[in-house]
Amino acid sequence: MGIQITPSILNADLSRLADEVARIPSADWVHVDVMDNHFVPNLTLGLPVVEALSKHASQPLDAHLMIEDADRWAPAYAEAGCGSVTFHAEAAKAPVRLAREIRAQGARASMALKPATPIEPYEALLAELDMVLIMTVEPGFGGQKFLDLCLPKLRTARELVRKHGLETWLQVDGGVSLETIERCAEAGADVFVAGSAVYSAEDPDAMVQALKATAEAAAT
Ligand SMILES: O=C(CO)[C@H](O)[C@H](O)COP(=O)(O)O
Repeated sequence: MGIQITPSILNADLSRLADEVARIPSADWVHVDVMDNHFVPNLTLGLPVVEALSKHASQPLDAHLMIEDADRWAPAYAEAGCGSVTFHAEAAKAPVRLAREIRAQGARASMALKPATPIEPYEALLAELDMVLIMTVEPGFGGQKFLDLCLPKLRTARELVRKHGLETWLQVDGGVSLETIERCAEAGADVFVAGSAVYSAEDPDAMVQALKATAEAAAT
């Protein structure tokens, strides 16, 4: 599939979501951060908004669920029209069942790891997943500083995917910008979430294209 950019709308104008998404036609996905004020100390948007947005976005939605009760709610996001649904390893009680339920609804199943959560205990689970999201900030807020300490985990994840002959995508999220994306691509990421870098740019779509070109050059 190659390099993909999935701008996070967390830093967009939330009162004009459909218009904000229309400003990034070069994006491969639209990343939607769902936060419940329990799993993370922030509250954003939920199922009804995601359902409404999926009817207006020309790209598929990439839902990142930063919620406690992932087992109950994640399949509903797939049913609501998201093309990819990410639950957190730290929140899911039955991740294999959950990944299968998401896939059964026709969406890609993905699992996220907070910066302190290792990848190794999940090696056997990789075959059940279409993507692993390696968080490069503590989840909860946009605009944070990129954590370089997460890069060794990304390299390990890439090695495990290769070792098992899988096609699992590796996503990074948090502090991804023109300054940091190269390091992520070199470490093995192929799907890049960028929030403030895209929506604080004068031309968000030009920024999406620049991020993609920079990652592609670093990955080759
Ligand atoms: O999941 C997130 C925060 O928990 C956001 O997707 C992420 O932080 C994107 O924003 P930025 O690129 O500004 O860091």
